[in-house]
Amino acid sequence: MFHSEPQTSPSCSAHLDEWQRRSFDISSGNCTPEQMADAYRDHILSIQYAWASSQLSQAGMASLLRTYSERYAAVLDSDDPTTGLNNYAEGVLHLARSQRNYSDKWESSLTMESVLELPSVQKMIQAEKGRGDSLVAPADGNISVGQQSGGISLSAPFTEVRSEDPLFKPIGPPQHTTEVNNTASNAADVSAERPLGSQLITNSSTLPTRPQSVFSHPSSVLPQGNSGPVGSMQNYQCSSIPISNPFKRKNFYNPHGEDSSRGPQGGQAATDRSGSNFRTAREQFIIDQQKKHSHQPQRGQTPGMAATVKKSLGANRPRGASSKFVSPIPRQEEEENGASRNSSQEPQILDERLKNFEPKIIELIMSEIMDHGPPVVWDDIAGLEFAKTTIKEIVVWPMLRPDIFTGLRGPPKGILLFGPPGTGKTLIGKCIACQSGATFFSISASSLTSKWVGEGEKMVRALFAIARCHQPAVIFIDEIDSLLSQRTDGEHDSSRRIKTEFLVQLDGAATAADDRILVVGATNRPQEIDEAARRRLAKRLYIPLPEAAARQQIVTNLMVREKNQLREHELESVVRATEGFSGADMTQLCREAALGPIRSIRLSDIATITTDQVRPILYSDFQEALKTVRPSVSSKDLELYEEWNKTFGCGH
Ligand SMILES: Nc1ncnc2c1ncn2[C@@H]1O[C@H](COP(=O)(O)OP(=O)(O)OP(=O)(O)O)[C@@H](O)[C@H]1O
Ligand SMILES: [Mg+2]
Repeated sequence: MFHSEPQTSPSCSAHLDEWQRRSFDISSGNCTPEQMADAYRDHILSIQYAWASSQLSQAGMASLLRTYSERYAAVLDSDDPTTGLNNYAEGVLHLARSQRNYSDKWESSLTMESVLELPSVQKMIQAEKGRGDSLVAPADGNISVGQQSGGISLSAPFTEVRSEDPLFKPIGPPQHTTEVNNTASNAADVSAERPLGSQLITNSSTLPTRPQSVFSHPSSVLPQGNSGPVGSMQNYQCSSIPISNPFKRKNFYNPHGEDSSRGPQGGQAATDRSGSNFRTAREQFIIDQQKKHSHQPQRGQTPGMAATVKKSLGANRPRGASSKFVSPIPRQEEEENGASRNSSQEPQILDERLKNFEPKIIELIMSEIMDHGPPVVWDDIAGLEFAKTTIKEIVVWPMLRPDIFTGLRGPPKGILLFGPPGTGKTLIGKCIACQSGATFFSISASSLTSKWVGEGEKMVRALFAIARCHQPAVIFIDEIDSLLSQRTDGEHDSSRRIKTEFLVQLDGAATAADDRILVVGATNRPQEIDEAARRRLAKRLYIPLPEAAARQQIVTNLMVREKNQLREHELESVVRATEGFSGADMTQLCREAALGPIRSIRLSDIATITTDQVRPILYSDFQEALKTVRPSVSSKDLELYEEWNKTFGCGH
């Protein structure tokens, strides 16, 4: 048989003998998994020993170790009981099964007959017969009597049955022993006042009665509101002694002689047990069923249970299907109370003036048109003093003092910002959005057009209707030329209708004189705008290329945020060199110059260099940048704008 002692022999031959013997034993197939594991472990030790004493080379040791470690692991990991050791669970289950068998045996030995045959029980029965009376166990006796089978089973350790006590008197006030002797009608009288859990006891009164034994359990002296584990009381309830009376049981718990029908809490109904951990068997049963079938809170709970649920985590408001659903989205009533006017679309949809519009269209306009961009202040816009002053006059002040700007002083219904590209028209629009305090609708022509016939006009109508509901309002239409270009014979019918609808809405029969809706259009192709639209956009402001001062301001504004060493005269020379540049071109020039210091960094340092080590922007960077950045507006184009401005513009 296999023998697996650790290798201790210093002799090489003895060591090899041992090794061979173990190998033979393992391969013989007679070993248990435990023996195999031991053998492999010894092998591994031996290999290490051989290597440590220079009997094995490093490579040989590594190869052998790998082989035997794998085999050892295989034995440990295998859950086959004949070849491996990874079957502890089996062993545990086996143990558990054995345990259950013992337990079954213990329970089955306690039958009704065996208990009745006990001398003490016999003595008590005789005594009862002699008195012609019967003693009744308190309902909480730790016994359940199997009525059907005629057997008694004890659900608590047998030692708790005080069989040696000849009287078997229940622990408690003496009056209880006389009161518990009730008739069936007495039991029925009080059943109406019983807690739910006593139903089992009531029902059991229909079962045949049998001689009663009086058993008491220490638990019966516990106050009802004891803080024991939930459901522990239930385990002690007698479920089938027919004449046990919970009403009397309450009395039994009430040493002060209070009216038991009012419950142990003194004056509370039996079902009102808030503040007590006690649950009737029925309540416990319902809870168990809930746990079994779902994790949802219980519907139709008894008040007592509701009190329990109320204490549970996160149950500050009623839950479950019977409770009112609380939507995470703010409710309509709350919004109508003025909770959130701007962010919600509910009030607008409810507005009488919007009732003819499809909610889908309203939703589209509300979600896509309202603009909340980054804040822009007037000082961010360099130059353009005349345009800024005029816009403040037309937009901001009338919004602030609508009472002064009435009649002839009333603001125009539309403004047109026109000029070369990149001069700040859109920037002005953003500034109006931030500074005017009006509801700002920023739309593109494409959002008002639709492939569906009639849909585009509806969109335009809905836009103005919503703006009317949100007065004062500014409707900013960038690249307005694409929406209001001159109507030609060859154009598509739908775009023509959209245009017409727009003109009607802007200044038509449907528009009230006191509507505070301002349309701000921006375009770099003013000459393409329809003449009817041009008239309605009464204030046409030329947004020219920035002058020298404005260009300097743009560079200064941008450079102030960067590390730079641009001197005053260098800045002036940059400004001189950028004649004809638009605001966008100036921005592009500064971006290009700002890349100069980065370009001077060696490629190998780019990954490790810190921001402090990057050199400041120099004039030379601007000079380099000026080689690549060119003005985007040609002088020919500029002439056209100035011509149009002279003809239709409202500037100087
Ligand atoms: N007057 C200005 N002051 C400061 N920055 C300006 C100015 N004009 C233009 N810019 C810069 O140029 C960028 C582009 O400007 P914007 O979009 O307003 O031009 P635009 O006039 O609307 O051009 P387009 O006609 O092509 O739409 C702005 O984001 C801003 O950085
Ligand atoms: Mg623009």
